[in-house]
Amino acid sequence: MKIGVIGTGYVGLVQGVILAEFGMNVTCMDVIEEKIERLKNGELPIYEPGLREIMDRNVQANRLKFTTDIKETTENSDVIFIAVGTPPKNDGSADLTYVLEVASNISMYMNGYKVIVNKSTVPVGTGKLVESTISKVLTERGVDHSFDIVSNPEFLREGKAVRDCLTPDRVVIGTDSDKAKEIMKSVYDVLYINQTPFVFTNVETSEMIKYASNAFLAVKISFINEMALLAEKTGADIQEIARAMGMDGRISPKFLHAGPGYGGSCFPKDTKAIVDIARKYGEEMFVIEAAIRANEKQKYKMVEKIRFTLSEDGDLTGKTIGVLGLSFKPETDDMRDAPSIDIINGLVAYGANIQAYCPEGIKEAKWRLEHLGRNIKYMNDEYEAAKEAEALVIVTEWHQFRGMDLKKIIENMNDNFLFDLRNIFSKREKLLGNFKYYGVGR
Ligand SMILES: NC(=O)C1=CN([C@@H]2O[C@H](COP(=O)(O)OP(=O)(O)OC[C@H]3O[C@@H](n4cnc5c(N)ncnc54)[C@H](O)[C@@H]3O)[C@@H](O)[C@H]2O)C=CC1
Ligand SMILES: O=C(O)[C@H]1O[C@H](OP(=O)(O)OP(=O)(O)OC[C@H]2O[C@@H](n3ccc(=O)[nH]c3=O)[C@H](O)[C@@H]2O)[C@H](O)[C@@H](O)[C@@H]1O
Repeated sequence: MKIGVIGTGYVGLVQGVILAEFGMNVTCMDVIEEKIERLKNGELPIYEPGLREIMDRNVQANRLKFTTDIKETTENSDVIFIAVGTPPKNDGSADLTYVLEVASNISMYMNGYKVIVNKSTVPVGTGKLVESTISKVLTERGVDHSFDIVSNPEFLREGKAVRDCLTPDRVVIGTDSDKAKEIMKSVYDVLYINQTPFVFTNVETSEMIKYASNAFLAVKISFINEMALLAEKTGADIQEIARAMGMDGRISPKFLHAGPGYGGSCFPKDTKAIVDIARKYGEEMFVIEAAIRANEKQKYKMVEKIRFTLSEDGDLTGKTIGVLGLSFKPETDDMRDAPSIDIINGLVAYGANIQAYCPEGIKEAKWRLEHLGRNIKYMNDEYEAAKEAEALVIVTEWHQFRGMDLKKIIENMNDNFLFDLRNIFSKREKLLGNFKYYGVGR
């Protein structure tokens, strides 16, 4: 089976690499020449543990190649995955420009039956829109190639993308065509015979499953974050609350970690998008809207806590704050909608100087936080970030922070405030007694 993957962002690249690993012949295409050049040279444009080895192996086996040529990719592929971005517009709705552009481009070069698979997260109805876009171009070309549309949303998590794609919890395939359904089974043959759960449904249901899943997880996080705010005021411990709640199989312990709010390229954008989709259909998503508001509040609350702990009037002028972890979660360099951005902006707005360190996020942080000028310095490790600082704030729970030498940290600091926004340290940790320690919700 010959596969084309259009778009080599997170999803496209991981999908292409994993399908090659499953034995497919895969061509990954992108419009960004520099990205494709880097991939051809064996360089990964993203940080994703374990991906590099699988990519190298499949390039060497001649099952995986990279190109900027949409004509060649279309003509040589039986199944074409669309995996381009669907960023939020100003009103929160999903921008379908790239998806529809790809649909047009593909139809310019279709030379026979193709299965067009949408991997991007798209509003309900996009499958139909892609179908009509392709049909229109084919009519203009005066050709009559048949094709089927499939919705196949992606559920991978950044930082764990390889594992998530090799052993997914489920594969969702939305299509009205039996022929396309059989072809999709053979694309995912390795998973299918391994008894991975498959959900076959129609395109609209599949499109909605993706938004419903992300929105539900976002609601779960906002829920526990609000409980954490209350726990903190009442003397309760959110970690014990979450643990006990999670013991109920109907609740599950996953996505019940209180923190500084969710971030990343998907939860913030997809929650806003489904609210917008619902509005267009005359429905209101009160629960999701509340989760979005609670998430904004959570980040604001973190800033307020730090401000008024460090200074009675909340003025941070002259204070140096070390910030550990910039990427929106560990094991990724992705800074899209990272809580660190709002928290750092908030602290600087009240006069603080920031010494930031992140194992992978610094490169992207430098341009996203460029407007802060000399109010932010980027350090080489956690100890430098703590140097002569009044406070240290852990925003993202990279493993290396869990193991850092707290004695060395405190020796470097000018004062001893430690804000652990991910609750990575147990309250029982002996050395924590030397800090003025603040977790979240305990
Ligand atoms: N990042 C993630 O962890 C996940 C993302 N998704 C969804 O998957 C989709 C893609 O997300 P990412 O991979 O993060 O996006 P991304 O923004 O990292 O990458 C998109 C890629 O598409 C390319 N592109 C744009 N227009 C193109 C065109 N006309 N022809 C060829 N290439 C084109 C861009 O150059 C870019 O390399 C989004 O809808 C997202 O919501 C779904 C699950 C996980
Ligand atoms: O559609 C997407 O793009 C993806 O979005 C999320 O994946 P991802 O954004 O990579 O990362 P998550 O691990 O879900 O974390 C998202 C945010 O929630 C936060 N989070 C997560 C879990 C938790 O208990 N508490 C919490 O604050 C994380 O710190 C992070 O900021 C989903 O988990 C994936 O299933 C989905 O495919």
